[in-house]
Amino acid sequence: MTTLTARWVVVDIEGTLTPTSQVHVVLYDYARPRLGPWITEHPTDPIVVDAVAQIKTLGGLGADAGTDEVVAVLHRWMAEDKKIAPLKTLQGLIWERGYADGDLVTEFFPDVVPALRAWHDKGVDLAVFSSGSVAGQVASFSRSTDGDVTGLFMAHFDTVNAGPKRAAPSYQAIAAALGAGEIVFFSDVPAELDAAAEAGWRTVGLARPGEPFGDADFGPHLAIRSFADVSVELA
Ligand SMILES: CSCCC(=O)C(=O)COP(=O)(O)O
Ligand SMILES: [Mg+2]
Repeated sequence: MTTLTARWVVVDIEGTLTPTSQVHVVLYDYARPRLGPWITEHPTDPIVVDAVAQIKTLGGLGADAGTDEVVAVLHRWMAEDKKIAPLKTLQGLIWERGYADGDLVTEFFPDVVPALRAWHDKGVDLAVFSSGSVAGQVASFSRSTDGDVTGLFMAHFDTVNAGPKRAAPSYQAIAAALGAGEIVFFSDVPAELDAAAEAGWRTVGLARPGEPFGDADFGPHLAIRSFADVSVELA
């Protein structure tokens, strides 16, 4: 067991807190058939209108493109697992409704919530940095196999309010928002850990067996197989 000291623990979601299949199968399958209807049913919602305009620009569509063409772009991005902000925004709105309606339940790895609770109880503050939108993050923590865990987290960051996950300035922006103190970042993606380390953060890689990055080379980053392999004490 490795012991770290920190003021903040910041966690990634997919592959770190939840199996990748929770996002790529459960959540993506839920969102896919609902994207078109959501756009059609929310023609005046400024968040949807803005997202659709961005999708048309980024997807190379004309301003007069129809919903079917927009949805085709979204399906292509999902097939390629592109973490593009307007796609994540629409997915987040659909998942928010899905959790509220009782259709969705988040399945965390079994080591996650006990470890986060233990660190939280020691006074370490917890935050999230995920490509999933803040709305989607909060909704997914509200209904899980471990109950409602939203109260564990003090702050949420995504690619809209922080920036891309593989770029050091995003981590500098989060550090500025969180204030002073040592930060440890947990992620399964080495390129994300590289960016966080460049911003001066301590980094921990999740090499979870059976996950896409289970056999990855984590280089200079501390690598663990489960949250049970590490303890975090308040700095
Ligand atoms: C309900 S949040 C879903 C997470 C998500 O959409 C996603 O793309 C996960 O990306 P991460 O940066 O957490 O690996
Ligand atoms: Mg991840």
